[in-house]
Amino acid sequence: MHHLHDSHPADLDRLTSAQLRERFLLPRLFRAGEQQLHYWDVDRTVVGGVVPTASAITLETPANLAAGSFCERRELGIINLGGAGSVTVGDTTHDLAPSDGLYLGRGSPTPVFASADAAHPAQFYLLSYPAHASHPSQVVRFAEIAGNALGSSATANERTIYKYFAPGLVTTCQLVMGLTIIAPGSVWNTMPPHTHLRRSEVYCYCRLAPDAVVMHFMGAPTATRHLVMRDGDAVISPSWSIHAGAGTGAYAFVWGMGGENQEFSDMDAVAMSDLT
Ligand SMILES: O=C[C@H](O)[C@@H](O)CC(=O)C(=O)O
Ligand SMILES: [Zn+2]
Repeated sequence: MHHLHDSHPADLDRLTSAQLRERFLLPRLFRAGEQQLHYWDVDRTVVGGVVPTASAITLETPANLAAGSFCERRELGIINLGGAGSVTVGDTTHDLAPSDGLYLGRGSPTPVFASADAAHPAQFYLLSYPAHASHPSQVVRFAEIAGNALGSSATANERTIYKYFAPGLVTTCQLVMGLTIIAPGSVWNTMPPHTHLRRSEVYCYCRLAPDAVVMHFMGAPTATRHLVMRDGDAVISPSWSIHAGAGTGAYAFVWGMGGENQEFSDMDAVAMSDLT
C-alpha cells in the first residue's frame, strides 16, 4: 500500500509539478485485474480502486493496517464506477449496478469483488476511515438518490450532487461520500471554492473521455496550484486546501470526506477577490 504523508501549506510553493503530483495525486486507480490502495496520514484515509475481470478479487489487508481484516477498525465506502458487479461480504452478495454504492461498517468481513462481465468490468472506488463504532452495512442505489442541483450554465458550473453516505441517509462514523455529475456544457466543479478545517477530502475524477483532462486546483486560497487529472485519477485535499476543477469536456467525480464532523455545509467559502 502506497503511503502519503502529511503536508504543510507552505510546502507547495517549493514543489515542482512532478513533486506536486507525487505528493497529492493517486494515478490510475482502476487497472484491469488489480487493486490499488493508498494510505494517507491525514485522517488515516485509505483510498483504493479494485477492478476484477475474469476472477474475483479479495480486498487485501495491508501490513500497514496491522489488522486481522480490512474493516477490523475501519468503515469502508464503495461506489461502482464501472460495469455491473458484486461485492460479497460473509455470506451476503450485494449486486451493484453502475453507480450503485455500498457502505460497510466496522467489523465487516473482508469484501470480495467481482464483475458481471469481464469485458466490461466493474470499477470499485474505495474510501475508508477509522471507525469507533459498528454501523449497519447498507446498499445505496443510484436510481434512488435525490440529487441536489447546483450552479448555472451562465457560470459554467451547472451540476448535480448525489449524496450516498451522509447523516440522515446512511449512518457512518466519519465517512461522507457522494458523486457529482457536471451538466453537458458546464466545466467547473466547486467554484467558488471552499476549505473545511474539520475535514480532509479526496476527489476521484471519472467519466472523462480518453483525451479529456480536468485542471484540478489545490493549495491555500491565496497560493493556488494546479494538477492535470485524467480519468480514474484521484487527488487528496488537506483541510487547508481548496479543491476545485475545470474540465476540457464532460466529467463527474466522487468526493469523500473524513474528520471530526460530518456537516456537509460546514465550509469556509473563499471570496473570489481573495483567490490568488
Ligand atoms: O465539501 C464538499 C465537497 O467539496 C463536494 O461536495 C463539492 C462538490 O461536489 C461540488 O461542488 O461539485
Ligand atoms: Zn469540500
